[in-house]
Amino acid sequence: MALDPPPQVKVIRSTHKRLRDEFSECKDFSKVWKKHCSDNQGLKEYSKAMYELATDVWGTKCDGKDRTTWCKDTVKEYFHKGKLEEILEKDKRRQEYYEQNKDNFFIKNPNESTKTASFVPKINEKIPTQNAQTASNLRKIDEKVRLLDVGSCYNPFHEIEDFETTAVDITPANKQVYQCDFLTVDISAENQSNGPDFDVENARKVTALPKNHFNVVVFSLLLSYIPCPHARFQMCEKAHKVLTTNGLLLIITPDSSHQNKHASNMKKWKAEIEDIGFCRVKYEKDKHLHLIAFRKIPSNFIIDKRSGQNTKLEKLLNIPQDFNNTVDNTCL
Ligand SMILES: C[S@@+](CC[C@H](N)C(=O)[O-])C[C@H]1O[C@@H](n2cnc3c(N)ncnc32)[C@H](O)[C@@H]1O
Repeated sequence: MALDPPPQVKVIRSTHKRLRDEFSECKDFSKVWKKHCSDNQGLKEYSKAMYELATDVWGTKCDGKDRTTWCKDTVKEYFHKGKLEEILEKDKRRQEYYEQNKDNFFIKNPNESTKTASFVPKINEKIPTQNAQTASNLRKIDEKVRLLDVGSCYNPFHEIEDFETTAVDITPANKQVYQCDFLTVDISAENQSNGPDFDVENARKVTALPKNHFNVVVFSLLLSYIPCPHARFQMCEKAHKVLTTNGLLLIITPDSSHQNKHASNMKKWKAEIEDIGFCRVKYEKDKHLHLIAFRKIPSNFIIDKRSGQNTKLEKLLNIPQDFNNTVDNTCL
């Protein structure tokens, strides 16, 4: 017999469902979101429930993979254990292959069909030296990784010393998290080291995040909170802006179904997110979660389009609940 979920899960699920119902009825996401963000009582209840669930009731394992550990291991493997160097070596080989086989390539042209393309140089023919990303552009082993945790709730990364974490949430559950709506926050010009801008009257409120600044952006159980598929996509576009080249976007999204059930939807996510200027470098399906890592690629990266991918991307990231609001086959 299935056990009743803890009361915290009910608070979380009912908030997500209410948001989806309101959006499906009104269709005007900004209106729904504005109303949601002004419901201080509801936001506080959610924040308390999520905090209790993640720290006392389930932990970040949620009966499966520990999502904080997965992020930590993925970041270390990528920046400190050679994964990025390996990827950059591959890029170099690809560049050399391209140089030797130019006749088989063409420059991407929006009016041309890409069905015969093998590798398509996105903007320029060459990867300039600055983007070749030799060792000088890699993180040094003792350098802290600048990580932005969006929808952090309580900052699960605060104890990880290798990270310089900026944790933001619309409703912070504690003082380690800054107040910030990632959907509406400004992106400021690149600043070398300072990090976010804060409200003059409220030092806990972020008013702008710097462009090309963070090495990692984490969306852990964030996108499924947002009821509008296009707004989810816009969040990924914004993550792209604040990330440095070769930085990582880590997306963890709930789905308690068997891996194959929503495989085609995950394929669409990959295509949509890669079209922003990312390349997927890691994917895992856990009992309750999809765990995905995307690398922000150099702007003139050579893209392999051999598989005849969909060129008419819709700029939507759907979740199963967008289509069936009664069956909530997720841990949250
Ligand atoms: C399901 S909780 C996940 C909390 C935490 N990341 C984790 O994995 O345990 C989703 C969090 O995202 C926050 N959130 C939703 N929309 C947001 C936005 N636009 N900007 C910042 N935080 C947001 C919510 O307040 C909530 O704390």
